[in-house]
Amino acid sequence: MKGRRLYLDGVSVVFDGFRALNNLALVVEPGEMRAVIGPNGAGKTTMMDVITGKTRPTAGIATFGDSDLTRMDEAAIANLGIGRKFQKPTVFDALTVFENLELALKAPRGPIACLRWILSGEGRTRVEEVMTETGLTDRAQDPAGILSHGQRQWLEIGMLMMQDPELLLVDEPVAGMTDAETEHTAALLARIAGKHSVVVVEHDLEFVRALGCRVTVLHEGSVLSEGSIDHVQNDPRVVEVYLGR
Ligand SMILES: Nc1ncnc2c1ncn2[C@@H]1O[C@H](COP(=O)(O)OP(=O)(O)OP(=O)(O)O)[C@@H](O)[C@H]1O
Repeated sequence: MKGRRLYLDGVSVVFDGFRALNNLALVVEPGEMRAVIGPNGAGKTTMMDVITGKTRPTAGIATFGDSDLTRMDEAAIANLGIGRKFQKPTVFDALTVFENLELALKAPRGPIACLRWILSGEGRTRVEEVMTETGLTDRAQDPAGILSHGQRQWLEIGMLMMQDPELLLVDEPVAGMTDAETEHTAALLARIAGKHSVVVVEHDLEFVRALGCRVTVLHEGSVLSEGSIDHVQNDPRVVEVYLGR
């Protein structure tokens, strides 16, 4: 697939002498899904913060295609096509599912193009597509405030998809979900990958297994192990610092 590669190399972030990231390397190919796991404090959030421009690395390279992420602010990186979903949903409770998605829509620039686009119904079509992809079609006219925890998370993923980012960063999407919701989320993210690159930070290893993707294990700000879920789960270093505890 055509598209841009996310490339981090030698990335370090030092806070008051503490190394939150230490010579971190990560490459995510266009359309790839990658799970990132690791114990608390391993640097997962800091890594996402570097990719989205929230935190500047102290050293190292972070690029998306030809763009140098270390020289761009958060808004410029979002415009580049990198979207992030935080753990806590930020949907509007009083608005319906449809309206929330409509609000998140990335309309074409310029008043004429925008008007033509609204009149052509392209926006509505896109909202309907995303509702189908996230499994929220039946809830279209319900206020977001009455959705289940899982449905709210899918709505938020849907709102991110309305922006059509090339790379989606998803932080602990299944925390607090039921088993059925967790399965639905794995299937949803697997559908999104391919068309988009996806980086998922998650603690739930059964969920990571269901994603069926390459896994990166972080520890003390560096990559401890990388490969299939079976590979990392059987890596003695991973067992020692993470799984064995
Ligand atoms: N702004 C900051 N100032 C100082 N230290 C920080 C800052 N942000 C993070 N840290 C420290 O850096 C380390 C890495 O934190 P980070 O949040 O990236 O880990 P994590 O892998 O996301 O952990 P968790 O699974 O608990 O979310 C932690 O020890 C944290 O206390």
